[in-house]
Amino acid sequence: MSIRLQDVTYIYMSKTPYEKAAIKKIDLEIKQGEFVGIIGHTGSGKSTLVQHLNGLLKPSSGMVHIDGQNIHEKGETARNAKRSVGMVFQYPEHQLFEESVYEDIAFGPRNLGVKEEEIETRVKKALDFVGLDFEKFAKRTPFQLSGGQMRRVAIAGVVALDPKYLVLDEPSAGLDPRGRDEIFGQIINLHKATGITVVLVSHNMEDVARMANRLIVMNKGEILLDGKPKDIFCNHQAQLKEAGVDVPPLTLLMNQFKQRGLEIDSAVIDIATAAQNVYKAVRRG
Ligand SMILES: Nc1ncnc2c1ncn2[C@@H]1O[C@H](COP(=O)(O)OP(=O)(O)OP(=O)(O)O)[C@@H](O)[C@H]1O
Repeated sequence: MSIRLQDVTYIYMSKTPYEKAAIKKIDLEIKQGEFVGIIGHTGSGKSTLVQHLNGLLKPSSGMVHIDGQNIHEKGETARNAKRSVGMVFQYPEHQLFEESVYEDIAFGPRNLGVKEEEIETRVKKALDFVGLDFEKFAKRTPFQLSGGQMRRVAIAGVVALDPKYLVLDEPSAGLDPRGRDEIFGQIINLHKATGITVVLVSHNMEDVARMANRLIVMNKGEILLDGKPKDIFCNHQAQLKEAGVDVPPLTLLMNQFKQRGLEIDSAVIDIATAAQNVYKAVRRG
């Protein structure tokens, strides 16, 4: 079970003087249960890439399969395959429109023909997953919630569709540190509790380090690096720099790995700590 992109190229405004190949010859397989972080400089093709995962964009060339099904074929099977991918866009709260939190989350499943009694169960479960109390929030208007809460309601709307794969494009954009922590905490919980596949686009290396099992670094429409975060951070600093990715201090990343119980070479920590101390000493003059 996987989402598979084969030789996918996407060109915006094709055959015009403004045409732009946003992603080029991408080969990628995202397996069920993975937590994949996608990182890269502005304009490197991250959003374009993820919009291929649920068929929102059709490749200019190449193919996309979800669980073995070519999603650009006609028919119900291809439609169902696309529906198995839930997509949370940047600033998803802009798409809230119903009068109550309940109605907003119920909108998607209702549209899919899910029965009313199951809808209530799904709304409850989805609110629970994003850490909002059903009794307290279901009847409230979404527009008077805090920015972080609105975003959680928007994510709950996608979770209520019961997707197998969850794709989030910059889910923490514009939130304060507390809102960011809340969102990421809930995504981690959701992944742990259900084993749902998560694909998360982020500018922020720290966010990715704290969550992903696999990291994809995009550069100029191509996959520059694809591997375990620890390996990429420790062994590919020059390429990360080349891709314009801001890399936080190694010690901080190491702490993130440690908190997640990942194995780390103690030698690497020693070197990183020593480097950090020298840096601090130089700054102190
Ligand atoms: N609708 C569009 N029309 C024309 N060009 C576009 C369009 N959307 C994106 N592009 C171009 O395609 C390239 C890749 O853009 P994309 O949004 O996928 O990158 P990104 O890595 O997600 O950037 P960001 O981090 O800023 O969201 C960029 O050069 C961008 O200018």
